[in-house]
Amino acid sequence: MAPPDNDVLWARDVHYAHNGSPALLGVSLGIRQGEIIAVTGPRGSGKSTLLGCLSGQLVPGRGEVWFNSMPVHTLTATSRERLRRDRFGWVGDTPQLVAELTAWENAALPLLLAGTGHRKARRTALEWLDRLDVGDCARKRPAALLQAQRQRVAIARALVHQPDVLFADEPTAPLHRADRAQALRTLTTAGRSHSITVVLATHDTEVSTLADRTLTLVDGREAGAANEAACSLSA
Ligand SMILES: Nc1ncnc2c1ncn2[C@@H]1O[C@H](COP(=O)(O)OP(=O)(O)OP(=O)(O)O)[C@@H](O)[C@H]1O
Repeated sequence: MAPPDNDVLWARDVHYAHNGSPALLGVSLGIRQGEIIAVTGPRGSGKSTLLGCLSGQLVPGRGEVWFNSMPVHTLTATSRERLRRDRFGWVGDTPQLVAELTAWENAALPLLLAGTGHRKARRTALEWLDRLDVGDCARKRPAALLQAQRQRVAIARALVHQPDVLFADEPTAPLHRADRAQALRTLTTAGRSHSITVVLATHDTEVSTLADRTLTLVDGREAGAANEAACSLSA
């Protein structure tokens, strides 16, 4: 079945098990271009696994994942890697920067890997570091930065090539409360101003107020669907 034309990401009946242990039990969703969607739910409810399946890091055991007209679930590992590098951005809960590179070099990596000239890559990376309030850290290496600054550099790196979709898995986890609000606002503002679709997995209740829509997972299913499954078991 092909996805609707107006969804940039579309998933149908996605199942995934980690080493035989089920983490997703039939999740379906459609996400429009430029939409900001928050994926919430208790610990272990499947948020990270869903982001993994949507971004092509994990291949669902059952179900389909489409990015525009591309069936992500049937792509080869190399094609999925290319898709992630060229069209998606990723921010995790710990900033994984290259220790030997400066902040701007880290932020510029997706552009340099895509063949953008050194000068243009540097200028664009510096613009993003400025937007994220870490412009003055541009020449420092990760070891000389605070954890919150490193996470901002990681966010800049995820946005620098203006991906179609930004996946953010607990992006505010390493930040203090004040930093969290600002990082979230920067992420969502960048998404809106550059028409980047944002899929944010989080426990942070503030995210729901910034997102267009919230998908709540419980035990690997969408919240409503989890209730229905429990009712049909007890009936
Ligand atoms: N690599 C793994 N190997 C085995 N089981 C895993 C693995 N990753 C996740 N799981 C299990 O799959 C289920 C869903 O985990 P997942 O990390 O997707 O949930 P989550 O909602 O993102 O949790 P959290 O809020 O703690 O990050 C959990 O039961 C978890 O223990």
